[in-house]
Amino acid sequence: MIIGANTSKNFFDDLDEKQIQQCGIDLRVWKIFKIEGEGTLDFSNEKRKLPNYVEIFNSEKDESITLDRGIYVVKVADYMKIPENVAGFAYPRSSLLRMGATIYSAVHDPGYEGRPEYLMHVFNPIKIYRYARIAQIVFIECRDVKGVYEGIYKGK
Ligand SMILES: O=c1ccn([C@H]2C[C@H](O)[C@@H](COP(=O)(O)OP(=O)(O)OP(=O)(O)O)O2)c(=O)[nH]1
Repeated sequence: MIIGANTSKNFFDDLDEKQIQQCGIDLRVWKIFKIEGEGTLDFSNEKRKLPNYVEIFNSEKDESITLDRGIYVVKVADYMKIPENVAGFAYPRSSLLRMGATIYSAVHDPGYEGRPEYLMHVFNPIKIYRYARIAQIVFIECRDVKGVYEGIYKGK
């Protein structure tokens, strides 16, 4: 069952009331990066190497940015702490989709804490203002969880 926003808002520190939706939490843009170079992915993660991220926008310093068609990595501004029996699933806001852009997200594991990064695909130029709400995350209770997330993205 989805954990309602009146509970999941407690997985974050200082949310703005506007971010608290009916059953999810809207997530804000913090930084936007262009991807430079290629990544490397294998089975064991031994050879895993992320490409370079070139920061092109920072909500702490910049007012807005117009993104041309292409792909970007977006770092979320909101720090979350996911309980050990909960997983998170993030989706683009429908307004973002209506503007011809989307985000792609993976699973947010039980026990994860940090500011997630999403792949943003812009099909139609879009102007993003500082701390724009681009995604909504919903949390689902998990049974029979096999441990908690302790990987390299924890706490970042
Ligand atoms: O789109 C997403 C989805 C999740 N996360 C965060 C929460 C999640 O718990 C953590 C790790 O995600 P995942 O398990 O998919 O990472 P991985 O590529 O499998 O690396 P690892 O080997 O560290 O698990 O990253 C993101 O930053 N972006």
